[in-house]
Amino acid sequence: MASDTLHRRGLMFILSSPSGAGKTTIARRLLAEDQEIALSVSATTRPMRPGEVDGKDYHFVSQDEFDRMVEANAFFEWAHVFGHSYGTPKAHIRAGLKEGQDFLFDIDWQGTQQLHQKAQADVVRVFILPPSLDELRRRLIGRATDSAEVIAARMARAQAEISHWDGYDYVVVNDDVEACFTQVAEILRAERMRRTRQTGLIDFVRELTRG
Ligand SMILES: Nc1nc2c(ncn2[C@@H]2O[C@H](COP(=O)(O)OP(=O)(O)O)[C@@H](O)[C@H]2O)c(=O)[nH]1
Ligand SMILES: Nc1ncnc2c1ncn2[C@@H]1O[C@H](COP(=O)(O)OP(=O)(O)O)[C@@H](O)[C@H]1O
Repeated sequence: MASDTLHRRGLMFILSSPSGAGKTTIARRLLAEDQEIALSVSATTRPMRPGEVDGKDYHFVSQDEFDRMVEANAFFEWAHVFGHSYGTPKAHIRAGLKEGQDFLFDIDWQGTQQLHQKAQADVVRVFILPPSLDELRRRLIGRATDSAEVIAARMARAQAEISHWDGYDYVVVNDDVEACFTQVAEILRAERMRRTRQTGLIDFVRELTRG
C-alpha cells in the first residue's frame, strides 16, 4: 500500500477572528479550492445578510427553533455572540470525521474552547488577526452589511476577542489576503500529514518492517 493512500481521520479546522478581519473571505476561498473540506454550517438566530444563502452559509432559525435544538442536545457547542445565538449542529460531523471528511468551522473563541475540550485530537485552531484596528474598522465599513451601531459594537468587542489569541494553535495576520490564504492552506496541508491522524499508518509500518 502506498503511504499517500493511507486512511486518515478527518480534522476539525477552526477559523476564528475579530469580526471583519477576514475569516469568511478566507473560509470561502478554502472551500472553493479544496475539495476535501466541507463547511460545518452553523445555526444562527441573526438575520440573513445580502448574498447569504440559507443552508449554505448558516441555517437561519428562530429563537424558538434554536432553543428546541439546545433542548434536544443537537449542538456540539453553542454560544451567544453579538446578541444572537450561534450553534454547531452535531449531525453528519461525527460520522464524516470517521470517514476522513475534514470540516471547516467559522466559530468564535467560546465555541473553539468547547470543541477543543470535546474533540482535542481532531481540532486545529487558527486565529486571524487584522493588521490594525483602523484597518479592521475600514473593512467593517467597506463590507457594508451592518449598521453604524452594529459596527461600533463589533469594534468594541474586537480587543476582547483578540485577547483570546493564545488559545489557538496558529495565528495569522490577514494583511495581504493572498499571503494569508496561502498560510492558512499550508497549515491545513501540514496538519493532514500528522502521524496521529494517519490511522492506517500502524498497519503500513508493520507491513513495511515485517520479517
Ligand atoms: N460559538 C460559535 N460561534 C459561531 C458559530 N457560528 C458563527 N459563530 C461566530 O459568531 C460570530 C459572528 O458571526 P457573523 O454574524 O457571521 O459575523 P462575522 O463576525 O462577520 O463573521 C463570529 O465570530 C463567528 O465565528 C457557532 O456555531 N458557534
Ligand atoms: N486582506 C484583506 N484586505 C482588504 N480587505 C479584506 C481583506 N480580507 C478581507 N477583506 C474584506 O474585509 C471585509 C470583512 O471580511 P470578512 O471575510 O467578511 O470578515 P469576517 O468574516 O472575519 O467578519 C470584507 O468586505 C472583505 O472583502
